[in-house]
Amino acid sequence: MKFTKMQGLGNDYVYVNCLEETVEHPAETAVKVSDRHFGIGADGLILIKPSEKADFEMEMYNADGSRGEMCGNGIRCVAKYVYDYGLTDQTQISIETLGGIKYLDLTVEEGKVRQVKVDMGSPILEAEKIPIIGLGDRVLDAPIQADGMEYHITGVSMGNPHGVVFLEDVKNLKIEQVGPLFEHHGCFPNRINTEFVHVLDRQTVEMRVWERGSGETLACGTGACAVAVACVLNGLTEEEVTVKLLGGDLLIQWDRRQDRVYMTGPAKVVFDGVWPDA
Ligand SMILES: N[C@H](CCC[C@H](N)C(=O)O)C(=O)O
Repeated sequence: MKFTKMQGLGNDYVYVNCLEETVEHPAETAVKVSDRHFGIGADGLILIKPSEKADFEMEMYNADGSRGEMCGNGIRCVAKYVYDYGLTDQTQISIETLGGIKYLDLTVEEGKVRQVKVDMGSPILEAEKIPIIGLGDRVLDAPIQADGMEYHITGVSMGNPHGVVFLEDVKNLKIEQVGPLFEHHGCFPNRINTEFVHVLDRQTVEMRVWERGSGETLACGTGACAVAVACVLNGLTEEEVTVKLLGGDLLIQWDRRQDRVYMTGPAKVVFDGVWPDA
């Protein structure tokens, strides 16, 4: 199986061009290729497929083989792949996902995509659609117990589920202990991606993320969008926020009049390869 390893702010996936390749058992393949010792090493697997509704389709799997409805860093890399590898010559493209069709603007320099702006759509705030149970119809700074501690969480879906927790210190957070408690908490029927956020000022936040199905990653695009929405809803920032992640910065804008969230960031190719055990 031919693949391309790509990363968006260090959130790295194995990408397969399924216009040419066939992946029979993607969930199992995701687990195998994601292993950072016995496999290629990645946060998961992303299939690039033809679509009848959009220019392409993105099918995304976490490192544990679970399906993600949407992936922000991943969709930027899909855009880079389809342009740089000659599947399209358009700099405005649409990509079908389980979280709906997304529209992307590609910034090209010297024939390569350098930056991608994604219309991530409207945030979903109704608890039952995230889904979150037992914390009210909308989850806005709601108290939740985890590990005998009380946290406050704001629930946002960007097609995939997110819980945003504001803290004074995220650098010293023991995320490998706390993250799984949220991921597997009874309030989240489909599990959840949890973002731990420290607000620096009204235009800047820093965050770490414990991703559903992949653990701590260096960046999470949908998570950064959920964070910006949660910051605005809690009155903590303006509608345009620089989100500082371990792997770098994303610019997020929530245009509340249109109710659209825009994410702008990079996408990089690491290497091309062949996986023998597909
Ligand atoms: N773990 C996420 C999918 C990947 C999201 C993240 N890598 C991004 O860039 O949005 C989920 O299960 O919903």
